[in-house]
Amino acid sequence: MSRESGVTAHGVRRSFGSVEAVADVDLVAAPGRVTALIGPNGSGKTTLLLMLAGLLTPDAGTVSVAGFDPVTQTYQARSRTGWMPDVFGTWDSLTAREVLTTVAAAYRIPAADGERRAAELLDLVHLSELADQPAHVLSRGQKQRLGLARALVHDPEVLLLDEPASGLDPRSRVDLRVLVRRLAAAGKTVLVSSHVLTELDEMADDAVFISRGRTVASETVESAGETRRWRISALDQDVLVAHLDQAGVGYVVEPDGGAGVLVPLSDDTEAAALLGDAVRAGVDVVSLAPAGGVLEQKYLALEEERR
Ligand SMILES: Nc1ncnc2c1ncn2[C@@H]1O[C@H](COP(=O)(O)OP(=O)(O)OP(=O)(O)O)[C@@H](O)[C@H]1O
Repeated sequence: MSRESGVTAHGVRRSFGSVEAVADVDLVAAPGRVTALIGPNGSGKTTLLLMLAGLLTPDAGTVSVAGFDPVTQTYQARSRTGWMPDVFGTWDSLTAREVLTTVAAAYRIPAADGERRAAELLDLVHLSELADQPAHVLSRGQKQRLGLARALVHDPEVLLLDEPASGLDPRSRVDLRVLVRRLAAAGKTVLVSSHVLTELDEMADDAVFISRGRTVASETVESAGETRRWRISALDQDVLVAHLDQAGVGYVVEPDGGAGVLVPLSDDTEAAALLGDAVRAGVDVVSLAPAGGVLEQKYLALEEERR
């Protein structure tokens, strides 16, 4: 029997008393791709991920993870899902290694294989030196890394990562990004929520934006970057603005004393042409660069639309 892989959610809702945490979410995360789940604080990301992980039951709608319904086919879905919560709670008395071997045993992995897997994963997340320390002594970032290792113990098809980069130092963030890309390249479905949008730019293939519990946009990161705003600054902003006016280029002078003028451009070629024209017209251009990442711009544009 062939089954649909990846993650899908249709018309999903979940309330807590009078709070409608997830009001209407549609989402598709495909195998071999990294999908970013983006939304402001309280928009329902964690609630949605908990439903996908089978830890919370939806009030309405349908969810499928690796082809199984996490509510009615809990075992099949959970055995194929790696869940990394935003805050990793550990069992105080267990060492980092024991956390992983205990989880391996819970997934019915034979003890010797569990030991081997634990050692591999501790190495992968650079915790080998702390393997035999009680997990509760680990720093926040080290706990996050152990949480990631825990999510990978049973080599799941689907990874649900809730704010995986929070608390990580710059090196660990780079390692996380490389690892996530590697997992996708190996065919896994990765759904990742994060507030660090510049990081998701480099990590994600697709993005789903949610706001107040509803899906407000879904697109590939590539298409989100089709019209990006670039920031151009010059020694004399008045001269720059006069040139843009004369050249018929649309622009926005950055509010709040920002350093430049924002211009929508579709690609590097357009940017090079704009720069060349400005310089030839005698404008002393100081810099021209994309103003923030693709996802950050899309996010801010959606926020502006909602106002
Ligand atoms: N167990 C709960 N009981 C009551 N309300 C809850 C519960 N869990 C979440 N909520 C509420 O549901 C809404 C969505 O919360 P959720 O944690 O899913 O948002 P989020 O997008 O993950 O936020 P953040 O980015 O801050 O982590 C919030 O208003 C929150 O207060």
